[in-house]
Amino acid sequence: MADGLRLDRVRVFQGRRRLLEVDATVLPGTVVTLMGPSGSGKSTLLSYVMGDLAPGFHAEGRVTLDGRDLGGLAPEARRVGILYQDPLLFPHLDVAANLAFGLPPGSPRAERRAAVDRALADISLSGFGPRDPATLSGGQAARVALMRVLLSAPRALLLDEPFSKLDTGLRRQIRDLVFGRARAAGIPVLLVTHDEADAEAAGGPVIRL
Ligand SMILES: Nc1ncnc2c1ncn2[C@@H]1O[C@H](COP(=O)(O)OP(=O)(O)OP(=O)(O)O)[C@@H](O)[C@H]1O
Repeated sequence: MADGLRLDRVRVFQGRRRLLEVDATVLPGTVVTLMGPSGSGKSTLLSYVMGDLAPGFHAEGRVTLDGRDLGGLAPEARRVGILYQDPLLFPHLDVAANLAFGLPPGSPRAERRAAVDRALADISLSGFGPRDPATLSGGQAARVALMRVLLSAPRALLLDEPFSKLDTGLRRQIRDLVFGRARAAGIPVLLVTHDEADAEAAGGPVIRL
């Protein structure tokens, strides 16, 4: 049942202090944007959806993905992908291996290679496979990080201000790429941003905290 990502009265706490409460339905292939003041708990909410809350925080409320309660699932079983402001590529792996890391385990070698080559071509980085991630520009690294998460075939995607360090042209390009892919694949996307242009480009409902 593909009914998307649903946050049902989710409340996030730091110690005893409640940071936020959110109700949201993110339909497959659409983007819901979450905006709010700095420190209001948006990133912490995304950690809760990932199943990865830091010590000192807790949350209440139900999160379901395609009708399935994520509460009892380990983070890696949730099939939720996340992109952060910083691309966080593995420094000890080359670009191709970073991309291949996202692929489902056990797929044949030739298939993995082809998927990586296709992904590099899609982000105009053909030939960059053997490169050390440290030699990439910020925008190139952002594109690799985005493709890595898409190759992992997530059932939902969380975006934590992933465009905010990019210049305007690249920002638009990467934004269009991620929203376009999510729409085509029917992936629900929850976007955290401070940028009104991001919210507008997302084209979906905006929740203001
Ligand atoms: N590692 C941490 N240790 C202690 N407190 C933290 C930590 N990370 C965040 N906080 C606190 O938790 C609260 C929520 O932070 P969070 O990052 O979720 O907010 P946010 O809405 O995403 O903010 P921003 O828009 O600035 O990214 C804030 O009060 C913040 O100071």
